Amino acid sequence: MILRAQGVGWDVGSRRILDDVDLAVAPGEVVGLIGPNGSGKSSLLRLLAGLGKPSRGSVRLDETNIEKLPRRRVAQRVAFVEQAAVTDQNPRVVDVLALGRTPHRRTWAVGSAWDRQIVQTVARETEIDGMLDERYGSLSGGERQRVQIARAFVQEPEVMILDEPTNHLDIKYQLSLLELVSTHVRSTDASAIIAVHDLNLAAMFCDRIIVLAGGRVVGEGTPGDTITEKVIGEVFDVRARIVDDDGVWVRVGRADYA
Ligand SMILES: Nc1ncnc2c1ncn2[C@@H]1O[C@H](COP(=O)(O)OP(=O)(O)OP(=O)(O)O)[C@@H](O)[C@H]1O
Repeated sequence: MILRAQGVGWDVGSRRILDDVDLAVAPGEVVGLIGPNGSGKSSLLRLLAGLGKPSRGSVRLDETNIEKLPRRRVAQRVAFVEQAAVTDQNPRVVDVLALGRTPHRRTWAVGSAWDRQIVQTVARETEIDGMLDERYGSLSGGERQRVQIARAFVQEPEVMILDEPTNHLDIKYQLSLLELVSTHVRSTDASAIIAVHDLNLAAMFCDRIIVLAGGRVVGEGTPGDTITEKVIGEVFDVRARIVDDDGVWVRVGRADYA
């Protein structure tokens, strides 16, 4: 296992946001994190990325507590794509991608030939090579998400942590973005942990699902084991029908609220 949460709890004041969370991701694995609004997915992903300290338990990169590692060392191994990153700068797309190399560079060093090459390679892989000179602010939401994913690939991480990367994307962009991530993860033997709201997408692209509710892990396993009518009823308070058509498909009708 590369990245592991052990008994992680996180409080804000007297409020318990996360409680006793155990999870781990292995090389080549895509793990989906599902759960209702406010269940703690983003909070957990931030702690896994080392961007905050758990109140209890620890996050470990290999066997080392992530709190003990310099930020730069963590960033060499873990890439984090937050929900719709906003910036008041308006960089060119190529400069956003180049940011992915920052953790690998010595302070003030200019980009190496490898840095420039990987930007070009990833731009082709993610099909954004035609927009490298455009301004980030001029792109559509879907194109920006693709650029952020490309920036994470450029980082050459062992673990990618993605917080609802398909938010606001149309169905074609959702599918192509998750296809891109899962293909990249498998081909580089990295791993990904992805918060996803769409249960069908989670079932299609994730090897393993972790279900979060009220800040606790309430289910873990294959999509078939975790995305069940029972779990959807209990966790999301919605009556759904699972159609097993070469995989898990969730059908929810308007009249089907529990
Ligand atoms: N910095 C913070 N200070 C206070 N409360 C916080 C903070 N961060 C998160 N919370 C609270 O923790 C709970 C979990 O939030 P979080 O964003 O982790 O949930 P989520 O599962 O990602 O939700 P969503 O699906 O809506 O994005 C929420 O009630 C939120 O208000």
